[in-house]
Amino acid sequence: MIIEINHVTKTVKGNDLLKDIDLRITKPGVYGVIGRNGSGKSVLFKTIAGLLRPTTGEVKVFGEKVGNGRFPKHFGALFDLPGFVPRYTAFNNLKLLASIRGIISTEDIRQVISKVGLDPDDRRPVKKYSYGMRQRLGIAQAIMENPSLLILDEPMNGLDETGVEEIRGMILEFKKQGMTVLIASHNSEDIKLLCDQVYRMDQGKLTLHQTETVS
Ligand SMILES: Nc1ncnc2c1ncn2[C@@H]1O[C@H](COP(=O)(O)OP(=O)(O)OP(=O)(O)O)[C@@H](O)[C@H]1O
Repeated sequence: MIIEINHVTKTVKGNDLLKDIDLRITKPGVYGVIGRNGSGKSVLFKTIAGLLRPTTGEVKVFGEKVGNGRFPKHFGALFDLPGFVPRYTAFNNLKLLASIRGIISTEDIRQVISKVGLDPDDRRPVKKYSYGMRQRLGIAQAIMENPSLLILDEPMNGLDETGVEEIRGMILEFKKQGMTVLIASHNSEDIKLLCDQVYRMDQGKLTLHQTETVS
């Protein structure tokens, strides 16, 4: 079992952000979540990532309960615009983050920076980067440890056409490698092209949107 969500609710100050969510993802593939602004997609993703604790219910990733300070294993994520140390280079930012787990080499970091179309030898601090460049670096951060589960919350935000094409290509590549990708997107083209299965979030309720066979 990759993701198991049992009766999860999240209530903050009387607002029901997640309403009795049940979800089982058993096969690798790309899973999309669509829904209007404020419908709860990010809250759901952050709950799966162990960043928000459910009010009731439980979330398991790869069979282990997350939340309460426990984060999923073999996992990478991109949320909003990631916070980097503004005065550090892209390389030094990733090196700092990679030092937490200590499982990848400096060469791996260089490679992942190139993979997202940035230059590992760029001496400029990240504060000089454009929005799209930071988004690319955010994707590099999410994938650098070769996770089995990748959560991408609006990964195409701020990217130019080439960037969107490149990231789409990468997601399809991850899928081929057997990775599971959860993606929230307002772009119906991304959803159509990338996803094996699509869910809809509507005012905190999650339903299956359309079913296709996971290839
Ligand atoms: N940490 C939090 N504490 C309290 N309320 C929150 C928190 N995070 C989000 N919310 C609220 O939860 C609701 C759902 O927000 P969420 O960010 O999950 O929407 P979304 O579906 O991701 O929207 P968008 O498409 O705009 O990204 C919103 O009303 C938001 O204000």
